[in-house]
Amino acid sequence: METLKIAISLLTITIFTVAWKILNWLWLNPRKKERFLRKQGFKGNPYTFRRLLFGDEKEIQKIHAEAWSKPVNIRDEVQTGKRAAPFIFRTYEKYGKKAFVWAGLRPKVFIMEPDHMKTIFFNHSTFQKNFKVTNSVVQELITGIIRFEGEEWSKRRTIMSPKFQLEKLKQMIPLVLKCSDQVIIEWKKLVSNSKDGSYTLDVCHDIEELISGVTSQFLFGIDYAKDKEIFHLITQLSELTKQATKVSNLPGSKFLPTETNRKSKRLTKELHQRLYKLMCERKKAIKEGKVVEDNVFNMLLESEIANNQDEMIGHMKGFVFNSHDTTAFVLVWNLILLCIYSEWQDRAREEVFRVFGNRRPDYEGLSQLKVLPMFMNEVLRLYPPLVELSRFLEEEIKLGEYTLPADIQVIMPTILVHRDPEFWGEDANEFKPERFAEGVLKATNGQAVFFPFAWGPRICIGYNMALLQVKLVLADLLRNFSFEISPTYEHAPRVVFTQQPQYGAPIILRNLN
Ligand code: HEM
Repeated sequence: METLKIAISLLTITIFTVAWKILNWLWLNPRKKERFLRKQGFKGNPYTFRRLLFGDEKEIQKIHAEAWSKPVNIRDEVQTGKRAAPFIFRTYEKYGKKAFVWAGLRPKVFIMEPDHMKTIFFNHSTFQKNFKVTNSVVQELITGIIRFEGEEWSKRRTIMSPKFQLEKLKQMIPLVLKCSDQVIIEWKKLVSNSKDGSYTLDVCHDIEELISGVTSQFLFGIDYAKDKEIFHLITQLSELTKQATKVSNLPGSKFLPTETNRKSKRLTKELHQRLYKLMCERKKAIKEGKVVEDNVFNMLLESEIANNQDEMIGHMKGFVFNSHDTTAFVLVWNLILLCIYSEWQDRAREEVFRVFGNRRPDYEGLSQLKVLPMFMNEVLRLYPPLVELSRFLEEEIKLGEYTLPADIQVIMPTILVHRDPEFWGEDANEFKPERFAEGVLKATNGQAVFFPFAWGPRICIGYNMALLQVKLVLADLLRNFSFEISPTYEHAPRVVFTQQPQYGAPIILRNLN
């Protein structure tokens, strides 16, 4: 009898403890953080029963569906931003700069003061990337160095950085030109075979293939024309992220037997097998002194990272995921905007011919171009591929006048900061590349208000590589074609991880003689 009483008491205590923990996790903790933030003047949606577990997700999906159901006017740069990232803009319009949103159980606090953003970018041990990604598909793709923090990160970044320095990247130029050549030949053929000397093409696919060609060779030493499999597997995985539902954001959701999870597992398994096979072949070749190629994969294989196969695979997956869509769509946006702002197309082409004459673009010539870099910066300002950057706080910390509670996220909403009249002037929402005429430092007054590649020590490792590719390909294309936007084009930027034109980029191509 006595034993039974003890057992019942223990069971009751256990049930109460578990219930208390769940109540804390689901309700009391989020509410406590909310009170803490509101006391300091931050505003956002209340954490109510409706937001339990999923936070603002339901509202986000509704607002996105609404905004993404119709295109906006070409040249209406106010609406383009709002369409691309409607929830961020809606929150800002409703609550101002001191706002927060709910990412599940955690508040995400907007930080938009330049000095605070600088502090966040530089103090990366306190403001960690530490992606608390619960989305099961996304977890498979956000891998590699982006997942490391502190010393562990620094060790890896030191190993990788030399490969991405400009001096090394110069060697990439013939490769980029070779891939660009394939596109140019193909496009010339299409135009020549047309009746009226023009051809309308959605350029997205060819641009993506071009970037895949460069990336595959540069990262893996694989000729993309001969072996597309690794790339296709990663592309299919990132396509899956578009099908992610709010259930995919639940902790532990990866164990649910959903169609998306099953497909993601299958693709991941196949991808790992291929990368593993490649790793074994290369290791063997290196041992036998047969490998001389200089690519990122081989460089990692010769470092201590190679001792950990899973980590190696994670880095390579991460590199492709981080580099491919970002670079390809920046190139696509540049082409679209060269059509829309055709006066800039004329100026950029005139300069390309003045600098290169009849020769193909080269490194020395690229550094003399002034118009294209201005134009590219303006595209990155208004159409940044990543519209927000987030950091995670493990402990309560002070940030200027704020005290931020532990276990929250801060976000720096790139797309809002890049369009803020306080930093860019009254014409912040106009497409004006001339604001970058004297470089980024002058345009921003040295403030951390332009960060398409982030800032500080954890700035994108591949930003020189991306800019070089985009500049080189644009210069090469401008020498060969004129571009006009097709009447079928609908201006519809939206964010699916990166900012993309929802209905593609149909452009009328004409050969230049
Ligand atoms: C236009 C093209 C690109 C854009 C706009 C871009 C943007 C970014 C941004 C904003 C971050 C920081 C994310 C954060 O702080 O949360 C980042 C990180 C990173 N990017 Fe890029 N990226 C581009 C191209 C590339 C390329 C070409 C590569 C490599 C081949 C690359 C590899 C990486 C890696 C590995 C990181 C993580 C760095 C670290 O954590 O130390 N990216 N990128």
